[in-house]
Amino acid sequence: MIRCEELVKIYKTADLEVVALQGLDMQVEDGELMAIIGNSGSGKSTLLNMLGGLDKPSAGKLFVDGKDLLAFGEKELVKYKRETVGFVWQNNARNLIPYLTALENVELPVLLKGRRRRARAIELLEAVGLGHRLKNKLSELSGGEQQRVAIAIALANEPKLLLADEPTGSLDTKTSDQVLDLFRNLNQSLGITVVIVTHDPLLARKVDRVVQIRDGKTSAEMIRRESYADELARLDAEHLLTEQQSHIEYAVLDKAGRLQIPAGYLDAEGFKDSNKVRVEMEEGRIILYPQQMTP
Ligand SMILES: Nc1ncnc2c1ncn2[C@@H]1O[C@H](COP(=O)(O)OP(=O)(O)OP(=O)(O)O)[C@@H](O)[C@H]1O
Repeated sequence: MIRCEELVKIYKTADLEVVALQGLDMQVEDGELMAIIGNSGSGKSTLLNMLGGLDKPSAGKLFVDGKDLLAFGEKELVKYKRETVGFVWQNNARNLIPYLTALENVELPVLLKGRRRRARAIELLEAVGLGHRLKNKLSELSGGEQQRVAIAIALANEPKLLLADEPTGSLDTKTSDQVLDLFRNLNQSLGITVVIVTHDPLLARKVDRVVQIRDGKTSAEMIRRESYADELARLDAEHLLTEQQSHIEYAVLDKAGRLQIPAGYLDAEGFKDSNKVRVEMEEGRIILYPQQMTP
């Protein structure tokens, strides 16, 4: 569904250039439900904006659903945003109008006329589990319910790719769990590919693959040992495995052979104040030694 190669994004302001993405590689399969994590400023939202066609990369390759986003003209971009992607943001204010009902909020962007529009809006709200809240004003709904309305709107044009930027950022743990369950259900029932940007380690723990971004590049991938659905089938919800047990962490090796060492490892004695390591191959492993250990 998504293929980014050596993706670069440079923001230019009057006197400053910020390299937000520094040659990022990432691949997402059709029908995947995955998360992107990373520190503040690492480039997560920038990447999401590129994927959603809200902004153009400065260089590199970006294909979504077989389409080359760098080659798009204005018209193709509008069509792409309308037909291929749906967006959900952390902040409901960006999606929703508080004094309208849930139904009216969903009806607004549905690109149909008359009765069919109402029927489709009801169908969408039922799909996100809000069939019983159609007539409530947005201001009468809980944070989680408002987020469901936003998700219903994002689904209105039957996108193939759903992009969510911190969708649970303003919700408590229980409610964010329910929102994630909804993403999972939609992912399974509609086959829609879902990419979630999050700070929330609990949420990341529940998807099958997590890509970590550091300084505008993918630095690591955490891949589940078994799918979350299988794990749920096997375990009580209270006995979830810890993140370390549930996922295996991989550092990402780019095409030029570069690797980002997890930050915590670099604090170790011998690596801390040095910018060199000795690299050796031993019995099929590549081992890094601190510089002082060089004979
Ligand atoms: N429109 C812009 N103009 C200039 N610089 C920008 C712009 N948008 C983002 N940046 C810079 O690009 C870098 C990456 O920002 P981005 O918002 O993608 O990070 P993030 O990982 O989403 O952070 P957060 O988790 O805090 O939202 C940051 O240094 C940021 O200041």
